[in-house]
Amino acid sequence: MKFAGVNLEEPKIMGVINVSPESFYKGSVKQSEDELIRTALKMVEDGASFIDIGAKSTAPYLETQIPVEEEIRRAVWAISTLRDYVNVPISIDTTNAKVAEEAIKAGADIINDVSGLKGDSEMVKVAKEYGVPVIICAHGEVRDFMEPVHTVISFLQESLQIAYKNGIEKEKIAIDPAIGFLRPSYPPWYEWDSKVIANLNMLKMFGLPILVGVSRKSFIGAITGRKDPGERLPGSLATTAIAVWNGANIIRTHDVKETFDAVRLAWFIKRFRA
Ligand SMILES: Nc1nc2c(c(=O)[nH]1)N=C(COP(=O)(O)OP(=O)(O)O)CN2
Ligand SMILES: Nc1ccc(C(=O)O)cc1
Repeated sequence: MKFAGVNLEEPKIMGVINVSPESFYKGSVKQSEDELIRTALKMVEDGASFIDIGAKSTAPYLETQIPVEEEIRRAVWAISTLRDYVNVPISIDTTNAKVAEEAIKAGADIINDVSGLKGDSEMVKVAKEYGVPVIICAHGEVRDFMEPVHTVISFLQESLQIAYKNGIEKEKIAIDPAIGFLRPSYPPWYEWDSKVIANLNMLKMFGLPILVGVSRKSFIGAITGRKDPGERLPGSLATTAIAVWNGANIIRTHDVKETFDAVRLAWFIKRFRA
């Protein structure tokens, strides 16, 4: 299996850089050209096979609204700055089709849409027009007592229908269970996320690459009691190992070097499973 030209026979790593000062983990935010380039080069050196650029936070518990012009300005700045330095595919983390289009024109290779092509009806058209691969996250309205894994599967099915109807090929799609995004009041989101990670293997039914982003997220804070995302690296690494064990093909992380070892270990040990 491949995604954006990257071989996924072994799990690969996507390094996250945010150019959005409001992002929930301040250690992920880079705002000078020098810092941006150095961070991306180090991520690639440490084993990242993709770089994801976020120009607007999508944390469901933060006030994150900014004008679309500002998101475009940030995204285009980051991607045009990095494009000449980085030789791995760059994704743009956005739910807005105009942002995606301008980012692609600036050199982005992949659309990473946490709204699973449902937030902006033009998004699938931009993906088709520019022929770029898309990361589709499970997205939809969650009601109390919904079953997490089946809900994720049905949200993904809806998004895949949008993609296929608009002529996006299967080879150009990766799916993502949207850890941290889906929040009914019952079960609490940290239990929801735990159920999804524990049963991630069920997403294999789609036959598509599975991308998982757990890095420093709030479910880790809820379970460990670590309020500061800066203290959630050990929890992220433990969860990463479980995600790989359960079939994740791409791990999206703020901490490439440490995650690289966690992925290697989980993958090495998994090969001996009886
Ligand atoms: N495909 C995918 N994209 C994502 C995911 C994720 O799990 N999967 N998580 C995010 C949260 O991390 P980030 O550091 O970007 O936080 P922010 O939204 O506060 O910038 C943002 N984008
Ligand atoms: N965009 C997101 C940022 C953070 C979280 C989380 O901490 O759970 C979820 C989504």
